Amino acid sequence: MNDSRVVSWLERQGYVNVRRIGGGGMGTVFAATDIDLGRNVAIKTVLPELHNEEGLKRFHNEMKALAAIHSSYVTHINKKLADNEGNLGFEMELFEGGTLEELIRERRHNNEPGFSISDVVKYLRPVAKALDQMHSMRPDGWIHRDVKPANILLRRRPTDSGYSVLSDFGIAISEGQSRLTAIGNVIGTENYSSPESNSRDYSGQEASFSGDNYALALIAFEMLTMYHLKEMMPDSAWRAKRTVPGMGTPAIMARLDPQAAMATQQIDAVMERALDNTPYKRFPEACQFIDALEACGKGGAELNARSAVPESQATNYPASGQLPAMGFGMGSAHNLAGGAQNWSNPAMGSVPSYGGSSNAPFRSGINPGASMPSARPVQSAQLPQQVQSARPAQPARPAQLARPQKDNNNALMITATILIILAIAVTTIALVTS
Ligand SMILES: Nc1ncnc2c1ncn2[C@@H]1O[C@H](COP(=O)(O)OP(=O)(O)OP(=O)(O)O)[C@@H](O)[C@H]1O
Repeated sequence: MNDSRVVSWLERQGYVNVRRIGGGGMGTVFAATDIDLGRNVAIKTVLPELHNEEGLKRFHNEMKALAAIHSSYVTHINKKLADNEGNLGFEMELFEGGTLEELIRERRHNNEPGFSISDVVKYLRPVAKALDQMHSMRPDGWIHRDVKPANILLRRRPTDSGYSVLSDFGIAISEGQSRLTAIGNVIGTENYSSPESNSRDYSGQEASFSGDNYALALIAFEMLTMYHLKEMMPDSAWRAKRTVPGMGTPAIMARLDPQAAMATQQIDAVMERALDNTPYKRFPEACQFIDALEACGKGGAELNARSAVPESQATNYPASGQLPAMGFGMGSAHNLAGGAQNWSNPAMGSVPSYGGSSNAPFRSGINPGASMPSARPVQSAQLPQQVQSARPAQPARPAQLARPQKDNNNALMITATILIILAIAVTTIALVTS
């Protein structure tokens, strides 16, 4: 089915003004006008070379996911198109604002600073709502597995549901399904993959709600800083021990919007938690992350400090000398990782330049590694299996949480008992000697 064949097929279905607007690995997307209803729509058609079992599986999977999720924060299917010659497609609302990827690319191209916190929240909150809704569906939540800027579509004007929607559910999977089978060999996009997906134990069969939320946080980081986190570390670190450079790092600071530049420490605390290498330490819900980020923009330093890293987690660090990052601006001069990262690694040479004087991010003096915070490395291969697919609403609670209080009570009891015994002994001795 080449483009002109698809166009004439769509015209026979009653569409006019049919034009190609996008295409990915699986489908070609056309904009058209439905003359019966007098509205502009988008139509996704399956590519001819994907008219094989796998391609059709993805296409049907997307339709099934969209029908099941049915949220105002995701694209939805107006109708399915099919004929007995094997032509396939489905009609959706047309989003005329392009994709978030295009918006980010344009900003980089124009050498503009990063997005303000308010704009990040504006574009990402609807996506966060979509994720929370689909993750919490019962009996089985859906996992998107390919959250990235190219899959966030934008409206020209906001509706009640905001500016953006989450799209492209070709490899989405329901929790029940994930126990049975995986769809497609490549899961997601590497630039937006979670650390646990690099684990040796990760077969691609498992998928995690937390992985979707992690990808959302990566997008927020990219929007604020105009850097992709993957660009900021050698490949080996990306695959094993990811660290999040602080907003106060000079190279990043140079690109921050003024609103974000006023709240670097608060953003650091939020990002540290959202991008933690350990899934259960992240925000359990995507909207909680967006709320915490929004509070940074409103000067909610105290709120962020409290909500970003619970006290229990701030003290729950391995005895290897690593210190909790809370309380340190990530751009501070401390390298608490217990082993400096080699940030002059040749891999850093591949960091793309987006033009302008602030675009030489990793030369001496503005090397983020010089001010790397606690890396809190976690070998993803060591992550507990259940954590990888844990439901967001039920984050594992560190066992240490209740212990300090109990220990304090015990200590008080023992001290009181000793004092009473001492008092009795002194009284007895006094009585005997008198
Ligand atoms: N409803 C829509 N309105 C406007 N543009 C759309 C719409 N749906 C898709 N597009 C455009 O078409 C492109 C490809 O769509 P989509 O990502 O769904 O296809 P895909 O083949 O599954 O892609 P990929 O291989 O990247 O996963 C999008 O990036 C976007 O530019």
